Amino acid sequence: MSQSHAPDARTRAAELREKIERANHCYYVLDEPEITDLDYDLMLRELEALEQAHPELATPDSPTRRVGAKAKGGFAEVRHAIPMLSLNNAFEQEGDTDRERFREVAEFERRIEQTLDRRTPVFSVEPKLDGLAISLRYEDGVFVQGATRGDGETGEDVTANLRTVRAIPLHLRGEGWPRVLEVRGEVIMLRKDFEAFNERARIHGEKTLANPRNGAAGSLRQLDPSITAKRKLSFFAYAVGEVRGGELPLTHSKTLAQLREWGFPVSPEVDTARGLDGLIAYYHRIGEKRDRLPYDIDGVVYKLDDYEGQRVMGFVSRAPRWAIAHKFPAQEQTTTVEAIEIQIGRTGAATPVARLAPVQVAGVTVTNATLHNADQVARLDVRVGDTVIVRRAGDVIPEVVRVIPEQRPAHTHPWHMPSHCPVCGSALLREEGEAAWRCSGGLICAAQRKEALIHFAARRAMDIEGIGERFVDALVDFGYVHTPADLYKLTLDDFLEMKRRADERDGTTPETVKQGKVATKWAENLIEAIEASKQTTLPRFLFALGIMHIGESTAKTLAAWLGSLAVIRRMPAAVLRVLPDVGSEVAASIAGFFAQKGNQKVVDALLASGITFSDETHPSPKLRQQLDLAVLLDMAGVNKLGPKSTKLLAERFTTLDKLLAAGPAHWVTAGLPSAASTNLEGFLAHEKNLKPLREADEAMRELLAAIPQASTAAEAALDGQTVVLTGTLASLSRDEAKERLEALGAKVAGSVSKKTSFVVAGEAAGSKLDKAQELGVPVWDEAQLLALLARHEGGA
Ligand SMILES: NC(=O)c1ccc[n+]([C@@H]2O[C@H](COP(=O)([O-])OP(=O)(O)OC[C@H]3O[C@@H](n4cnc5c(N)ncnc54)[C@H](O)[C@@H]3O)[C@@H](O)[C@H]2O)c1
Ligand SMILES: [Zn+2]
Repeated sequence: MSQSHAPDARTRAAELREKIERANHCYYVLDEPEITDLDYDLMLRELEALEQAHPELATPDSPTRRVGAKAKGGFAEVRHAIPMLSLNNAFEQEGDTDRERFREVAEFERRIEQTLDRRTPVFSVEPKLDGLAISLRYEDGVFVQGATRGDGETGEDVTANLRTVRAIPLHLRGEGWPRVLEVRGEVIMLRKDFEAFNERARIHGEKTLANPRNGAAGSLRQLDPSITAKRKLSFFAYAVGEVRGGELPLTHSKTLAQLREWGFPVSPEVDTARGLDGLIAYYHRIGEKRDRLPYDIDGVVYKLDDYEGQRVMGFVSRAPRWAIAHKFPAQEQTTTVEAIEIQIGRTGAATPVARLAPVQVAGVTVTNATLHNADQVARLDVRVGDTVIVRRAGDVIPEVVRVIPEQRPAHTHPWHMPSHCPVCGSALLREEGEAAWRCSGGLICAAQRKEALIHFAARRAMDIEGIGERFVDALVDFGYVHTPADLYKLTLDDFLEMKRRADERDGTTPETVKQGKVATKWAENLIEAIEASKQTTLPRFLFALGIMHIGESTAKTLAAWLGSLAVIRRMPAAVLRVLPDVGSEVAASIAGFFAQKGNQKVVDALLASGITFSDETHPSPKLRQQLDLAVLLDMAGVNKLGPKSTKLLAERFTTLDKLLAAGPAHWVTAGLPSAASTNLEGFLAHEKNLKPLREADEAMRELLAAIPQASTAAEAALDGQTVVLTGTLASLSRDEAKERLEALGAKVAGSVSKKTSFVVAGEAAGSKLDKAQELGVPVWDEAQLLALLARHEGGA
């Protein structure tokens, strides 16, 4: 290399050192890496190459010569009796054959063969666990001190924290241990514990861990051991440090076996291998298994097995010559976000997904990564155009770990959850306190088709026996069914054809077909079950529609108050909201559902296929009251009025007209709490406030007029009649009988008089029955009552 390049090289080396120092600090001290390991390793390699080419540039404190970083603050220092070193790395090179691609490993193995003059030496081969190196000191078999690696010479005393890690023995088992024994190994966080931690953090809107290594390092270096105890950490031993007052076996592999006996966990993947071929075979074997291991590994480690050989090989500045880490393709990579899209799951959950410039992560091309939920996108502040770190480990979906802020281009915008489902166009809704947004288009959303069908056919919904998961898969995949309404169009031939295709796809040919017979009984049964489901009840049907937030009990409430599907379909959210147990969210969901054209079509198609409800009635007479002023005032949104005051006003004035005609505002508001009356007076003083109120009132009247009012005719039938109920009725409760009689205009009284029109006497009727007979009032039995109700209610 010519001298003239030196100034350039000097600048570059200084620049690299600064960047590496910064990365070291973030990684080792803060446990918050800002760049990927790969980018870090590349910088370190470049610096090494520069220092080799220009030895005058090498400084004694260069990061190429040091291990880790000195930790700062918080913990007492521990000096390691025997330094804790790093490992040299072997990366995969370009090439066609294993020997070309693993040149660096080959060189490592050949150097040992030559130095020791030994063919195909034996190695201990181990997974390279991605966690935090620690040293555990045992005196007379008792755990006395634990320390991090730190800069290799001095680490942090994390004894209290390590005591909370279950995998670390506090007393050695068995016998024969040296008086002083230092065991070294890796504290790790299992992938499942890492995922669980992050899942929880995302739900609670807290900071997530970037990766399990971070999780392990960050958790272990908590100043409060009770926090460490809550994070689930694990541990594997892979080496020994100081040994006094005792002996260990002569090879590393035997030492690990001994450690196992004394109670230390050693990875079950640890093995021995002979020569370069043995190393490469191990690399492939573990690489193959990598995704299935319960923890992250970033490579494998080859260690010359016999200690005598290790002694001969010796050390370079920061790593032994008798060991090397053979790295796997990185699990984290940087790439750019090309778009952020929404994916709708089977149950309608909307997950933001980053579309990425394709990138190789741990041996797989990744083009999408999950962003989990809207809160996570906001917390990470991921934007289209950003450079991000993506992580793919195990069979977990790749995820965006963080943004690299320095690389953000100009003119980016924070991302927001779209208001509508990209699949079906329905509104995306979010339940209070929930992280997930959901598509509200259950019936018409292609993404939710299968789930919607399974729900529709469920026992507590339309109760169509025989429509299970596999069936629904075939029905939807082969295009026989798009919405539940299509179920009612299926013919016997459709079913047989579909079954044939499903069997073909699964590679199963049923016995019957082999014998040349076609079984049809199952299809006939299905068609029968579908046919039978047409006779249903209104609550079942409402529940079956899969409207978001509508469980069985809300479905019953709707049916009880509004009586018929025709009425339910027309009700605006403002009206639904006043029904008991129907909050504004549920009301918005119902009204939104029926306002959706696609849903309307499906519901119409279902009705056209002949679905009927055995229990449709008229709106409850109490609905009127409920609707009146309360709704109007509520809709107008008068601040701080509160339900009590609203009710008071509703009772006092009964209609908006009467309220507005009542006189000066302070008369209207007399008796209300002061905040409410001030607000209401202010509100009533402006005509612009009253206009929407009048419009709403009018709309409400129109709505009520449009409701099929069979009850108006029926009401007349019992209008002015007074009925008394006595005894126990077998088929309906006293309350229900009362409600239904009142719906027809009757007055239900508590005692019998001459004015009583008739008495209904059930089982064990007492004094009222006597009184009626005494006064000559007609007495009806239950059957007569039911007939009366049926006649008038049925007259819709
Ligand atoms: N992303 C960043 O900003 C950043 C910054 C600094 C370091 N790093 C990363 O940290 C690593 C360098 O750190 P390092 O000095 O710890 O080197 P290293 O991780 O490459 O190798 C040494 C370490 O491997 C671990 N190890 C796991 N299994 C082992 C086994 N079976 N036997 C022996 N050791 C085993 C030990 O903790 C040991 O200290 C690099 O991978 C680098 O990419 C990243
Ligand atoms: Zn949708």
